[in-house]
Amino acid sequence: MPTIDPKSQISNLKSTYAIIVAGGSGSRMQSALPKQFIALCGEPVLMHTIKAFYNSQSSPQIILALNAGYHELWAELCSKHNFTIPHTVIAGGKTRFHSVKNALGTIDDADALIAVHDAVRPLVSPDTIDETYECAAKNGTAVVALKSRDSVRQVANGVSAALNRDSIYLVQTPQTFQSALLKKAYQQPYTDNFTDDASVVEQSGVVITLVEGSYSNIKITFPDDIIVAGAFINKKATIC
Ligand SMILES: Nc1ccn([C@@H]2O[C@H](COP(=O)(O)OP(=O)(O)OP(=O)(O)O)[C@@H](O)[C@H]2O)c(=O)n1
Ligand SMILES: C[C@](O)(CO)[C@H](O)COP(=O)(O)O
Repeated sequence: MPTIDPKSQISNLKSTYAIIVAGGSGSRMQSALPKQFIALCGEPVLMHTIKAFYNSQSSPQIILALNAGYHELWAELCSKHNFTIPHTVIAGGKTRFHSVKNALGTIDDADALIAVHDAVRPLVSPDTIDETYECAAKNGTAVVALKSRDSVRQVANGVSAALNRDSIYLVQTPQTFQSALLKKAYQQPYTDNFTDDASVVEQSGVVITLVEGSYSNIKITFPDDIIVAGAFINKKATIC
């Protein structure tokens, strides 16, 4: 009896791509090198991220948006760490939006599924990645988001008011879309409100579907995030 390929059926029908955005400077991290290159348990953050996509069942073609000034460093790091996962390196842009737009310009397939993921979310699970491709195949959109664990308050004019935390989701990546609708959305002129792909796609009139995220899929933004990410990798948490 032939074994069924555990690769999701969607990937048999549609090509899958992953745009890994790594064009940022990491100003809030204040490290010597942009945070995507910082060593996390012995390997640059970016390598953990690419490995997660490589290990997913969807096995997407990986496009890495990286500022031109860092292409050589990246090649050196790949050689030093014997990192051979296939990927295409393209130029990042002046904002995250422009980095994604540059990467989209290299994808011709109008019927593919495209995940956009922050290079600095190295702990994304391959299962979550697969779930977004499956969801986007059905709905056109799939954005990973985590329900707030804390109570939430909104402050306006110096006055705070409680919000219903069950209605608050913290947005993560991957954010995965049917390619034609993502490409169309990225033809809009840039505005500062475009903090992620969901905001760009939503502005083009498309409803966003959420996929449950996880606390461990943190974004490395500030120095203490590296400590948290390291603890997740080493599973060092202790309950006294
Ligand atoms: N011009 C840019 C800016 C950001 N990014 C990427 O978008 C992701 C999320 O952005 P953020 O965490 O804000 O990264 P930085 O812009 O590098 O950080 P900071 O805002 O602290 O400068 C990161 O993987 C970052 O490399 C990008 O590809 N191109
Ligand atoms: C895309 C994103 O990671 C979703 O949480 C986030 O919006 C990008 O990070 P930034 O810190 O706002 O640039």
